[in-house]
Amino acid sequence: MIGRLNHVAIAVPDLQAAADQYRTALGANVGEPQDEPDHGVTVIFIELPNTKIELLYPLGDDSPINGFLEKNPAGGIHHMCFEVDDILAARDHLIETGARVLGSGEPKIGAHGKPVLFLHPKDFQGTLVELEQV
Ligand SMILES: C[C@@H](C(=O)O)C(=O)SCCNC(=O)CCNC(=O)[C@H](O)C(C)(C)COP(=O)(O)OP(=O)(O)OC[C@H]1O[C@@H](n2cnc3c(N)ncnc32)[C@H](O)[C@@H]1OP(=O)(O)O
Ligand SMILES: [Co+2]
Repeated sequence: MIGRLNHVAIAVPDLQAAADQYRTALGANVGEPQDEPDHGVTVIFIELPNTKIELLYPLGDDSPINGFLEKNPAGGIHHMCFEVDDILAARDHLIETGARVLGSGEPKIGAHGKPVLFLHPKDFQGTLVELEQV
């Protein structure tokens, strides 16, 4: 069911410092900051030949990444995003397997303008999983 790895997201305490390090130390193709108010984050995408890195920084007081950054003040890998062809079919299948879909259960529009959903990290070996319909 899952296809390509769309992105690996890293929550960071200093967005500009992280972007600068990927640009200068790693020589990566780093995008511009993008506010995502519906998701409570500001993101910067880094384009790699085979996937993307999504740098995440909290936006607003009730950002879903606040707790993660409190526990991991230096930052850390926050989620992986897998592509799916049909997000509603994927969601319904996952619910049947016992996985918990986060939030309302209805897809939101993600940073690429496509529907996304998140699955509880405790149901996936301690890893928060995002699904994006492509
Ligand atoms: C823009 C968009 C896009 O790409 O298009 C995005 O990515 S938006 C990216 C930001 N949006 C999201 O993450 C939306 C989905 N996320 C959420 O709903 C939340 O962040 C939760 C995953 C439910 C966690 O919320 P919160 O930290 O408040 O809950 P909590 O402290 O009760 O955490 C419950 C347990 O899960 C663990 N936990 C929390 N976040 C985790 C993570 N990212 N990876 C692995 N484990 C994690 C905690 O340590 C805790 O474990 P212990 O109990 O063992 O201590
Ligand atoms: Co993401």
